[in-house]
Amino acid sequence: MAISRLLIENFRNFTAVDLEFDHGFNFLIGNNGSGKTNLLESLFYLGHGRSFKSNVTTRIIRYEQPHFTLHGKIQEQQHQWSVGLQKLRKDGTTLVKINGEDGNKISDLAHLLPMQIITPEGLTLLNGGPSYRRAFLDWGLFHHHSSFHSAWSALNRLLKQRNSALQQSYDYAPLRIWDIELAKLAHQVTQWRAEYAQALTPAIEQTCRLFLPELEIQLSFHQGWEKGSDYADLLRENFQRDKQIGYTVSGPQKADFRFKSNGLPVEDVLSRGQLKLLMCALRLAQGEHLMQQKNRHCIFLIDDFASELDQIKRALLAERLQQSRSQVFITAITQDQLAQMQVEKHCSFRLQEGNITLLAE
Ligand SMILES: Nc1ncnc2c1ncn2[C@@H]1O[C@H](COP(=O)(O)OP(=O)(O)OP(=O)(O)O)[C@@H](O)[C@H]1O
Repeated sequence: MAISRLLIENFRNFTAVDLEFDHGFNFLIGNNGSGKTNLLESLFYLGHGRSFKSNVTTRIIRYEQPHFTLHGKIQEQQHQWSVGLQKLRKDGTTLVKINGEDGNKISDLAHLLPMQIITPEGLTLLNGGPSYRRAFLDWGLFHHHSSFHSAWSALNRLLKQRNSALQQSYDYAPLRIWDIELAKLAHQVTQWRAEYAQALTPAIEQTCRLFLPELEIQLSFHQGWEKGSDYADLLRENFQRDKQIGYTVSGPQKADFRFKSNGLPVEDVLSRGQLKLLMCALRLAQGEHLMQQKNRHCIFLIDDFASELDQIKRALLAERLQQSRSQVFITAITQDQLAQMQVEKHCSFRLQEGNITLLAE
């Protein structure tokens, strides 16, 4: 899976850009504020229908323009797709086109473009709340189980409905009907998450041994309610408590995938560089697992590659990225920061105030 060409119109500080990318490494080099992160953001947007930086679309559309448009050519083995996404300022509508056809969903784009992003803010995967780690597991399940997305959406919808029903019900009877369906979905999603966390663990441990040989990392999946108990029973038993608090306290919406070192939470004991390496190990392991299980390469977007990492660790990460045989986009302020990236084939781009030029080697 690789994006071979990207056309950008009125996205952040880009007016009109047309780029051809290498299927291996792409280096995006430029000073502060030149648009490196914006370029990663546009690629991410094409694969997710949302930004990793802002939820406010009007801030992403180039100032004073009515919409932005992204258009990509995607290649996977012998197959090619043409994908397009347009976001309108006036009503926030998103239009998605795949191979010239309208009416596609963002999830169709996301299926086509498995992506992993590594940014300095991405450390929330380790030091943020459980929702970041649930999103990490759910990313994998989205790509591994075709029915995960609909089950997950239905589960969230039912939870919302239950939470508003809690406010209006004085006894449990009216909720029973929601809870039977909710419990079924909760058990299914939880089983998938637990299996996925287990299947992913060897790949994570192996990458951790390479990146962080000085540490022993322990992983554990927590399903969000007492293991072994029936979720439907729990919902019934906890009705009064949930009603008092105003929402459903336990369940898959509280699941977590925790990481410890020497029995202590990694966010409390690891250095920032070590946390960054652990985050990279998790994302790389997930990409590798997808490759092994589904024969699909994901695309890696890496912002500010050099920050927090010493030269040895930069070289290790570069080597591991090369082994993944994935398409990689890496930003850096200077070419020197990429000195450890000894890759044979790559493209380098220079960014300057929203202009992008291909650098000759
Ligand atoms: N909606 C927008 N329209 C036009 N320009 C924008 C918009 N949003 C942000 N910008 C501009 O984009 C630039 C920031 O780009 P970006 O975050 O990609 O920089 P960068 O190259 O990653 O910098 P750094 O190295 O500091 O991280 C700023 O100059 C900002 O003014």
